[in-house]
This record gives sequence, structure tokens and C-alpha cells, in this order.
Amino acid sequence: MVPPLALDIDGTLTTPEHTIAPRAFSLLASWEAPVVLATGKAFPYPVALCQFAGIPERVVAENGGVALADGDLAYAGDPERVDAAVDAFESRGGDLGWEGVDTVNRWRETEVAASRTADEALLREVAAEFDLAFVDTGYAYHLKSADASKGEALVGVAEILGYGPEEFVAVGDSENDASTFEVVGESYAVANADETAKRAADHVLERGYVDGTLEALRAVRDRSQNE
Ligand SMILES: O=C(O)COP(=O)(O)O
Ligand SMILES: [Mg+2]
Repeated sequence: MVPPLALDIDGTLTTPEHTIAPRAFSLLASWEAPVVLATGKAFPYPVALCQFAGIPERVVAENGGVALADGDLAYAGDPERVDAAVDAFESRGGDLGWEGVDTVNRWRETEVAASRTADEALLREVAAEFDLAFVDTGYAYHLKSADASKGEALVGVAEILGYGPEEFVAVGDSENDASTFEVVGESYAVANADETAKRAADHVLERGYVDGTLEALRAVRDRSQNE
């Protein structure tokens, strides 16, 4: 039997052009164990991805701030503190950096994401002042509660699904995946991963992005069929 999966989205299920490749959809839909999408993106994004992939809505969103599995919705973190930090950031001239309508944060409930063009030093200053964690995913800067993480949320999701977290195989690409890698039994960093993710992973893949992920998962599937 194949193991359950915890998969990051950006940089892991995407191409270098930030798109989801059709071949990723077919693997997700045919995986014969639970698939949990664990992302820094706001809650509706992974939910929509599950729906369009035709798989149950099992997600960790907002770097662990929101988790949904089999109808059970859980929250972590301190959104009011995040709001206060954003107010401080903006009152000191900071700009989250999303042009036009901010669809990155519009449906975000527990943390905030800034463009990587935003003032990193000021974000870090505000994070320290409000006792929040600063995370650079390579796609955005995030200010989040220090005690919320993808890994922590995955532990809860795994329990709902009737698995231990150590039964999961995870794939990811950045520092926000390190907490996932810590709780799962087997972890892979794609070739484009940052140093934190590579250090935390059991294996570093030769190929990057969705190609690396699909190759690793096919190998996991082949191996489990031979067991
Ligand atoms: O939202 C981000 O910054 C990155 O998202 P990810 O965790 O799916 O890579
Ligand atoms: Mg990622």
C-alpha cells in the first residue's frame, strides 16, 4: 500500500513558470492513500486545488494556521497579533507590495504574506517586536505566529485521517516545509529547494519542481508495490 502524502504546492507541485502541470493532477487523483496539500497559501487555494484535482479536501494552509481534513476545521496562531504587526509595518511606510486587488491576503485568516519586493528589514523588525515568525518561502515573505507550522498542523490532520505523522511521505522546497519534514517518516526536498529545506530533508532530489516531485513519488509507489 502506498503511504499518505504531505505535499507543498509552490516550487513542489508547480513548474518553474508557477503553473500546475496536468501530470501532477493525474498523480494526485490516482494516489491510493490520503494526499494532504500543505501550503503557505491562503486557505481557498489548496481547497480549490483539491476540488479541481478530484481529491478530498485535506489541506494545511497558511503555514499551519488553518487545517481541514474530512470536515474537521482547525485554526492555530494569533491573527490579531498579526493584524497589529501589519498596522505597525504600514504606519512606518511599509507596503505589502501586491499591486491592485490583494488576492494573496484577501481570504487569509491567520497570517499575512508580503511580496518579496516588500521591505524585508522592516518586516523582520516588526516580526521581532510582535513576537512573530518571519518566513521566506522563495515566493513570499510571511509573518505568522511562531507556534503555528505546517508540521504541527499535519500532526492533527494525520490523527483525523487515522495515521501517524511518521507514516507520511513529504515533498517540499522551502523553509516553511522543514517542520513537515521533521514530523513525517520520509522527506524529499526538490532540487530547487532552499538550504533550510535541503538540510531538513532525508533526501535531496536531482530534479527540481514538479518533475522532481513526480519522479520521487513514482519511486515511492513502485517501492511500496514491491513490498
Ligand atoms: O505561499 C507561499 O509563499 C508558498 O507556498 P507553498 O508553501 O505552497 O510553497
Ligand atoms: Mg513551496
